[in-house]
Amino acid sequence: MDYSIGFIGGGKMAEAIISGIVTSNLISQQNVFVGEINEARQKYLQEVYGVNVSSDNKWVISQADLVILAVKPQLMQRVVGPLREIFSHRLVVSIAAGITINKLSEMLPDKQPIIRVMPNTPCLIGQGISAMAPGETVTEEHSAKAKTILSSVGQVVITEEKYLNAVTGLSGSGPAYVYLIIEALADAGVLAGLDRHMALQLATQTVIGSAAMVKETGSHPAQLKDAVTSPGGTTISALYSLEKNGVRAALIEAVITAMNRAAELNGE
Ligand SMILES: NC(=O)C1=CN([C@@H]2O[C@H](COP(=O)(O)OP(=O)(O)OC[C@H]3O[C@@H](n4cnc5c(N)ncnc54)[C@H](OP(=O)(O)O)[C@@H]3O)[C@@H](O)[C@H]2O)C=CC1
Ligand SMILES: O=C(O)[C@@H]1CCC=N1
Repeated sequence: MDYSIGFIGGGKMAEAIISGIVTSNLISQQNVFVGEINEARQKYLQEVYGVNVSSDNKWVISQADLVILAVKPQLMQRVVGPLREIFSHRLVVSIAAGITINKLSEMLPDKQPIIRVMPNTPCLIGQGISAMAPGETVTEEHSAKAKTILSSVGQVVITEEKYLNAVTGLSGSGPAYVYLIIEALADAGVLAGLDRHMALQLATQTVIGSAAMVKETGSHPAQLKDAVTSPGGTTISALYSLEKNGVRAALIEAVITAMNRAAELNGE
């Protein structure tokens, strides 16, 4: 692509996107500009990805056609406020949890085109999923540009902004829930006497294989679950235990809690 991209904040989520776009050759390294205050982080991003890194956010914005805001939600006002005049006509993409387009509009010049996005860390290996919600002044061309970038690091869904906190609770934070489940399954294997390395391999591939079955067969998860579950067998004993321990409700509550927390972040 013949345009440049700037990141304000070069942390974990920015890195996941940078890695994806650089690996997929969508945008060349010399056209990627990262504003980052942490020196160790600056050095790391320069060395690993060969991108331009600076502590001068104004310079980063001036070099970019499109700017991704990737600092913590709680810092957004403090970081973006002083940069207000530099954004000019540029498309601004915010990946911050909870911060609404309305709130961002107050920090930015009038009619600034803003797209709010919720990605997730598997973007690092091109396996992410992002939901994007374009603001009122965003053109088709802007949306297409953002979609192309996000598509280079995973799947993209377009939705209304009112759903983005729900997306945050599900797929934004979701990788952490899955890692916790993988870790717990591996721990169970170790408790049952399996070697740690093998237990982790078994747990990881079970999650990958099961997710791929849902995706590739198009079958309902309940149908696939039933196919594993022999009458009077092992699986139904385990499922009874999971239900008794409220795993289903625990996961639902986790997503809703994260969604509510995202809404709170907009006011902090
Ligand atoms: N991590 C995730 O899975 C996801 C995160 N997000 C969103 O992405 C955003 C970033 O999250 P994440 O990457 O996890 O957070 P990080 O803390 O890893 O990244 C933020 C980076 O910005 C740096 N920073 C702080 N102040 C400035 C500044 N004034 N100028 C430039 N850089 C600055 C921080 O440095 P220092 O550490 O020294 O403060 C840090 O390196 C958040 O808004 C989050 O809601 C969205 C989806 C998923
Ligand atoms: O924990 C957080 O707030 C961020 C947003 C989604 C994933 N990580």
